Amino acid sequence: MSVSHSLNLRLFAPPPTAIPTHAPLPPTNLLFPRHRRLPYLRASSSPEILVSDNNGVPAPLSDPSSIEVDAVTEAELKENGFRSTRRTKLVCTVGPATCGFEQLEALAVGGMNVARINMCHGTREWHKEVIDRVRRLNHEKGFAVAIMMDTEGSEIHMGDLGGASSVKADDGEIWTFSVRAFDSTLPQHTINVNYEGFAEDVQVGDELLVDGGMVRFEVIQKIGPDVECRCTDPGLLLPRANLTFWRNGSLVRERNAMLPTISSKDWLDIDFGIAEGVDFIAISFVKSAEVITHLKSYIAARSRDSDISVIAKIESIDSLKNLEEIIQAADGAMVARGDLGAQIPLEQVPSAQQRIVQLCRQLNKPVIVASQLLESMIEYPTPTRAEVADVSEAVRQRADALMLSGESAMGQYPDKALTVLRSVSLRIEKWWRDEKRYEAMLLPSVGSYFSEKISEEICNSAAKMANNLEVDALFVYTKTGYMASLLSRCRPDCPIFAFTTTPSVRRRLNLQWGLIPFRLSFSDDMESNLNRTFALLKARNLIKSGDLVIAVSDMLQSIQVMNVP
Ligand SMILES: Nc1ncnc2c1ncn2[C@@H]1O[C@H](COP(=O)(O)OP(=O)(O)OP(=O)(O)O)[C@@H](O)[C@H]1O
Ligand SMILES: CC(=O)C(=O)O
Ligand SMILES: [K+]
Ligand SMILES: [Mg+2]
Repeated sequence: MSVSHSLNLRLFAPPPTAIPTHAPLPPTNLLFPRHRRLPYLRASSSPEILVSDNNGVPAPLSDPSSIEVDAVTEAELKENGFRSTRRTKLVCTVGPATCGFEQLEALAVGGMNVARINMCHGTREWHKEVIDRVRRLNHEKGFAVAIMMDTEGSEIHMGDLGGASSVKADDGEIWTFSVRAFDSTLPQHTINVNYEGFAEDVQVGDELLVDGGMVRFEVIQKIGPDVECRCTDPGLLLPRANLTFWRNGSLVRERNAMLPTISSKDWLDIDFGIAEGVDFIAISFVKSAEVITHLKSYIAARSRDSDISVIAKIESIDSLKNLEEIIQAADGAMVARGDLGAQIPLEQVPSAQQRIVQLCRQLNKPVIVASQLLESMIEYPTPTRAEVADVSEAVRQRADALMLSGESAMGQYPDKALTVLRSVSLRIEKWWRDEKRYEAMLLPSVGSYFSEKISEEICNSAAKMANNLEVDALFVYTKTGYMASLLSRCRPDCPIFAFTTTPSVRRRLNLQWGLIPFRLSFSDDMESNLNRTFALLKARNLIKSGDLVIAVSDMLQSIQVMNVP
């Protein structure tokens, strides 16, 4: 059976009473009367349009009178007008410094779009409490903070330091790395290692790097399950820090390279994440696309709505080798620079970051730039100039999101670090818009179905029109979020108001560049959707008469340009 599509380009004249306060609309002879449809592109000979993901049946209007928007976004929209809202999204890792309800609320107020929990640390009970608090925050205070669960992965790491938050290793000190399980307290200068084959795999003379070189040791002796090492680069050891070992200047990848990407503990964590209904699951040390595909079908079989997005963490040599297939298979990616920098020379990390960010945009997948963005703010209230430059570069690359790790998990200034990310993002985005500095990026077609290709063309055109006409906002009505992501991919100059019927879609859209997600029940009748949206937004002072808006929808594939009546 063939599906018929045709597109309508509708130009709405402002109603006679409305006085446009914005840039003038096109000359009147280009305007078409309300309700008149202009056949714009016809994909088949069938007469009518409507590509609906709901079989043409209007969505149920559960609460027709309401519109849900983030309390902070609402305040920002009112304060600065919508052209200046922040486009870059912010992810905060939640740890001991930020797990309380008030602390989480402070992060949400500070602009946290996604809360990340790292299953390397803490117990499932601890993480469940964090999830419950974020839920309560969303419910009680109107936020739409999404939850991302990050798996531990099966790379080699140290144990938890017997409860200490950090331990100093000094130059020349002898430390023992052991696979033995120590029941009570750890003997002095002893580190537990999680990988059974560790003592067999390392050799005397190997270099042992903690967290990619934050601290270094040299292997001097192997005694049964114990490996004695001398500290050659002093520094702070953090609980469960990652370990890599190097021989003759290159990374040793022997048995650990055979470990599965998703360990048995990870599968249990994933079950926990599914049961808790997290919004994103980030997979550590992804090596190939298969693991992502496998996990996605696992989730689909277990979660009724299967609406958990899978984020591939790019942090290993293998993930760089198979980058395109991995990103293609995943719902998004993370440039996990911490471990990546332990696997490739540090000077190659910036170009890898740029490549991953660009590829994600081309393939229409959200991308997060993570690790050490503001590392010094774990201890100090102001960032270094170099850190600000690094954050600026990620914003300039137009990554979807920036992530705080230790800065928010265990640092002394989580709120200040978030403020720095927020203000740097706003400043660079504005500078970039004012100077029109962005280079045009060729966006290849990503859709597999004809209707998806139509959506792409609509979004590309709508974004271009929005820039050329300098409209105030793009509106997108989307049930699955797909159309919103296509608009976000174009990185238009104006913000994108994304209306969706489902709370979980709204939360997930919170990771994507430039999207302001609203939950709203709507029907397949665009005219009535628009009128209702205008009324609801005007009642909350979020838009005003005369604002110029371009609206697209994934039900009626059309582009409409209009002034708010
Ligand atoms: N739930 C937690 N409980 C205790 N400490 C935590 C928790 N989450 C994070 N941390 C602390 O914050 C630091 C930075 O967090 P982050 O999530 O970046 O982890 P990581 O151990 O560096 O590993 P990964 O490569 O998985 O990101 C950790 O090293 C740890 O000390
Ligand atoms: C975030 C993470 O896993 C890393 O940077 O290694
Ligand atoms: K992790
Ligand atoms: Mg990592």
